[in-house]
Amino acid sequence: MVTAETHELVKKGEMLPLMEEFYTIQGEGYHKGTAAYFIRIGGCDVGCHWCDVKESWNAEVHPPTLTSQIVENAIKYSDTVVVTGGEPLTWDMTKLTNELKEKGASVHIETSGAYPLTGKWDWICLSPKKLKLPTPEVYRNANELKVIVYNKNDFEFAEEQADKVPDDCILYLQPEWSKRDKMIPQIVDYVMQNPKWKVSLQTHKYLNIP
Ligand SMILES: C[S@@+](CC[C@H](N)C(=O)[O-])C[C@H]1O[C@@H](n2cnc3c(N)ncnc32)[C@H](O)[C@@H]1O
Ligand SMILES: Nc1nc2[nH]cc(C(=O)O)c2c(=O)[nH]1
Ligand code: SF4
Ligand SMILES: [Mg+2]
Repeated sequence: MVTAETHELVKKGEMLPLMEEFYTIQGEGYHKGTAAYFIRIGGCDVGCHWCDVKESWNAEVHPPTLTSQIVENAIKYSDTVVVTGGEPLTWDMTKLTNELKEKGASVHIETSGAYPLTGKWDWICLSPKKLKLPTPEVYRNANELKVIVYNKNDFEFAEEQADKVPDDCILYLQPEWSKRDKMIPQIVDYVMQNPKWKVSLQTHKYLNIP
């Protein structure tokens, strides 16, 4: 049971339902290979059937944690911090990102973009989902677009999404993990035919790291 006071603090972004945090190597997208501290915030109602972190969905099982405490801890590990979830934009990211940036961190987000953009970000990785499309401001501010390819219809979805992001947004196709053997050859062919796209793999899963 969370008290009314805790609920208010979460609403203001002064507390956040923290699922886990870990220092690792960014496995995906533009910054792959870079050491980064990951903050995984619980809560997501998008419902991707292939989501690799379904344990994050129910915010109520993740303890509300003081945002300042999350920041103090994160900056001990790395000056690159990746905020992920769950869907981090479920919550008000203003305080978390302001404090991380005050302490000199470069702050990245992994988001479906399904909720309004809050917070100040050095890098926005937008991974749009058909079930709950991104809001206009997330499209407008995306630095990379990372479309998950589960089946061949996702190439068409990827092109529709690419039309909605800025011209300098970097475009990635990433195989859905369970379908990787089937989809990697199709992604490789597609990228060779359509070289505005790049391949992204979940390299942390090959490296056996978090
Ligand atoms: C778990 S999500 C959390 C952040 C946010 N909810 C989102 O979807 O962008 C982090 C990244 O993992 C990707 N992802 C999740 N499950 C995946 C899977 N089974 N295979 C490949 N990528 C996956 C998402 O598309 C997203 O880019
Ligand atoms: N190493 C590593 N890189 C990642 N890039 C995005 C991730 C995520 O779950 O948001 C992730 C993750 O879970 N681990
Ligand atoms: S939006 Fe992200 S966290 Fe939510 S179900 Fe989809 S992949 Fe999982
Ligand atoms: Mg992950």
